[in-house]
Order: sequence, then structure tokens, then C-alpha cells
Amino acid sequence: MRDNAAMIWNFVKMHGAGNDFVVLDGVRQDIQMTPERARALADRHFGVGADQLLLVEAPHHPDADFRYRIFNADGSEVEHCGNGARCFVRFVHEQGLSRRNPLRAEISTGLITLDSTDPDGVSAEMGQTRFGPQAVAFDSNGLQTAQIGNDTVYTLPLAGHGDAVLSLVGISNPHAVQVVDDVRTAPVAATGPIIESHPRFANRVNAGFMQIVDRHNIALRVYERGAGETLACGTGACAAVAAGIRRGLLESPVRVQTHGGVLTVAWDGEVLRMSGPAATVFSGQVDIDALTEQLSSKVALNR
Ligand SMILES: N[C@H](CCC[C@H](N)C(=O)O)C(=O)O
Repeated sequence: MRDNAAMIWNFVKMHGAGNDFVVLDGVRQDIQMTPERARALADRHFGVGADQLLLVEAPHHPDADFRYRIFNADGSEVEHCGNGARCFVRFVHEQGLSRRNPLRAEISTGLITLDSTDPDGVSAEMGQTRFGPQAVAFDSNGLQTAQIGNDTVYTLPLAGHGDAVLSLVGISNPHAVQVVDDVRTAPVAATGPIIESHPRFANRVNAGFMQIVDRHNIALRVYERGAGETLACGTGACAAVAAGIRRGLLESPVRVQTHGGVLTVAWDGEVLRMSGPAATVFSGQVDIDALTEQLSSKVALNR
């Protein structure tokens, strides 16, 4: 039985190039997020609907302005979200949580710097960029590898769907990026889920499908860990550009065309910067326990 005091959460619905979020102020509200509550908020029929939930909290790190937590639609808490970071800084300013710009946000692996004065919308220094199996908790044992430019790629058999030749990139969160001839015909729906949940990825992975248009332009689709294919993936754009530069196929800066809009990524081998849009759609309130209870009545009859 629920006690009488309903737990009402204020939220703002936002998106960055169509990658959409429910953003919650955990500074002025007592937000105790759980996987069940995240799934309920993200549900596009029983809840508000989103690819990810973003939670703004007071920082632990002395040099950070805020702590930035990210939950996928499946309820999993993850390390980073690039499109979300741009919405985060827009949210903090619009909600009057701080007027500071640039802002320093604490994520699970350290600090990122966000600047909302960028002419493209919002720019973010994306933190660490690492490469190879260790960067994405991948078991490469026994797999065929090859060297393309400065990148080592791994050939992953996909059980009846051919092989995927993968660059492995960590942008705090894990990415497996492959080059395809045409993103419009890339087997995202068929092979994205196989790669995302492949047992060789101990923590699952975001699966990127990148088409090289020219040395400064790509088109990109990403089947995201814990969310499925999204209209854009910020960390996925960063991972694809870094992989393309290491493979000798791209030069910084790179314009990344996604379903939902254009992101710009610059990488000098050290600092990775991304810029792009961040939009506020609407705000609202939810009775979070009622929402979570309703979702428990959802039954998947097609599996
Ligand atoms: N699905 C990602 C988190 C969201 C990343 C994406 N929405 C972005 O803009 O970077 C993961 O599980 O690592």
C-alpha cells in the first residue's frame, strides 16, 4: 500500500538533436532514482517518454558545479551522455540553478566542461577518450584483428549476419564503431542489438554505423546501449570521429549528420570537443510512485 503523501517530481522534457531526455532537478528536489522509476519515466506509453533520464545533483567533487547522472530507458545508470550534457547546461541556466558559464559537471569518470555560448548551441569538452578492448570491457581473445592507420580493428562474427569490423572507443561510456557504405541501408535494426548485447562486451556497448562522406563529413546511426536506435548519440558521434581520424579517414573538425540534426566534433588527439543543439520542449509533474505502479501492469505479449 502506498502512504498518502504522493511523491510529486517536477521535470523538464528536452532533446539534443532529437535524442530526448527527462531532466530532473535533484538539487531542490529529493530525487531517489531507481531502475524501476527510470523505466517508468522513460516509457513512451505509460510514462513521459525519453531515451535517457538526466539527474542534476549537488557535486561531490570540489571543482565541479554540479553532479550529472544519466539513466538509460532500460533503467541502467551509465557513465556519460553527450547530447544530454548540452541539455544539462541549458537546464541549469534556464532553471536558475546557476548563472555560471562555462560549467564544470562531474560525471562518473571525472569532470567535463560545458559552454552554452557556442554559436552552434552548446559546446562540451567530453573528457577522456580511450581505445581498444580495455576501454570498452571487450574480450578480444581469439578474434581476427587488423591495423587501419593508427587504429586496431576487431572482426566480430555476428551469428548469421556476417562480420562487423569494429573500432573500440571509450568516451567514458563504451562504443563499437564500424564503417558502412550507406547508413540508409546499414543493418542497424538487425545487427545493432546483437552487437549491443554481445557476450564479449562485459558491460554491453553502443553500436555505431558510420558512413564517410568526405574527410570532414560523416553520417552516423547509433544503436544505443539500453535505449535502442536513437535519433542522435553525442558520445557516439565523438567515438565515430575519433575512430575515423585514427583510421586515417577523417580530419578534425568533422560534421556529423544524424537522423535528428548535425553535431560538430573536433579532436586533436587529446581534447575532444562536441557542439550542437539543446532544446527545451515542455515541463511537467509526475506522481512517480503512481507512474511506476502503472508500468508494472505492462505485459510484453510479443516475446
Ligand atoms: N546509451 C548510452 C548513454 C547515452 C549516450 C547518448 N545518448 C549520448 O548522447 O552520448 C550508454 O549506455 O552508454
